[in-house]
Amino acid sequence: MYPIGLRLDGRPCLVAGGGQVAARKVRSLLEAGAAVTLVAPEVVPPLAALAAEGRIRWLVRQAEAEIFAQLEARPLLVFCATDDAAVNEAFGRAAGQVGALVNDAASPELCDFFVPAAIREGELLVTVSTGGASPALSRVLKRRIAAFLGRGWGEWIARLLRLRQRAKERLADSRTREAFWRGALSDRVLDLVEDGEIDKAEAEVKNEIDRFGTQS
Ligand SMILES: C[C@@]1(CC(=O)O)c2cc3[nH]c(cc4nc(cc5[nH]c(cc(n2)[C@H]1CCC(=O)O)[C@@](C)(CC(=O)O)[C@@H]5CCC(=O)O)C(CC(=O)O)=C4CCC(=O)O)c(CCC(=O)O)c3CC(=O)O
Ligand SMILES: NC(=O)C1=CN([C@@H]2O[C@H](COP(=O)(O)OP(=O)(O)OC[C@H]3O[C@@H](n4cnc5c(N)ncnc54)[C@H](O)[C@@H]3O)[C@@H](O)[C@H]2O)C=CC1
Repeated sequence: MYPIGLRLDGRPCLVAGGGQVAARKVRSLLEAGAAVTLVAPEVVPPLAALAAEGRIRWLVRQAEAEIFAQLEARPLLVFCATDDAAVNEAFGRAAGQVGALVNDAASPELCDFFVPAAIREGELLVTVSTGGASPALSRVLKRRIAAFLGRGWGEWIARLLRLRQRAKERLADSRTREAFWRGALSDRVLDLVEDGEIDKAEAEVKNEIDRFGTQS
């Protein structure tokens, strides 16, 4: 497995099937800003509501290979989440032929990619995957990791984005900055973040940047 962070804003993605599994995939695609088309003769109420609100496009029909010739934009990701393994397989094959990456909800061996369990807070994204071996374990490990991490990291990341700008302005080159950041995110600073003392943590790093800047 090769981990990447995909930007999906406005990118066309297609989901076949209208049950709970399709609904979970649709929800996470919308969170990532994808332009979602759903193909299913019938869907669960949350999906019908999303279609009624215009947040997804719902094609009320069976998932068939012909669809790919009729779409105005080629989908980047295709999720085959019907409860019919043969339909998923045929639809996934057709999706692959038009160059989409395929996820088959019921057949890990037919997937180009798996969806991991994800923890998000602001720009923080922590994911857990088991190579398809045990999605249930991915789910419970995600909960344990989330409890261990606690909250506040999203806000800290937003501060770090600004602090990195300051470091770029004041520290001469990339090697100096690398050395700086390896030391700057010390246990002391991370403990402050964990204790909710985010302003103190920020001040500490800011001072360190200025001190490091005058030395280098
Ligand atoms: C390969 C993969 C393909 C893909 O869907 O991307 C896949 C495949 C299958 N899932 C199945 C079952 C379940 N899936 C879940 C839950 C999740 N499944 C997700 C991902 C993945 N599932 C990919 C691999 C991820 C990895 O590498 O670990 C998560 C992480 C992400 C998401 O879907 O958003 C999400 C948790 C999200 C969260 O909570 O954060 C639960 C738990 C529950 O619902 O309580 C169960 C029941 C318990 C169990 O079986 O473990 C079955 C058997 C169906 C059957 O028995 O008929 C198959 C097919 C098979 O294995 O044959
Ligand atoms: N990857 C995952 O995370 C998980 C995968 N699964 C697998 O995913 C499959 C789907 O699970 P659920 O959503 O719970 O099923 P479900 O039975 O609730 O929904 C199936 C949906 O597929 C639609 N459908 C059936 N034939 C179709 C066709 N030819 N074209 C388009 N849509 C069609 C139905 O209208 C229905 O909306 C299960 O069969 C199971 O094997 C199950 C749990 C988790």
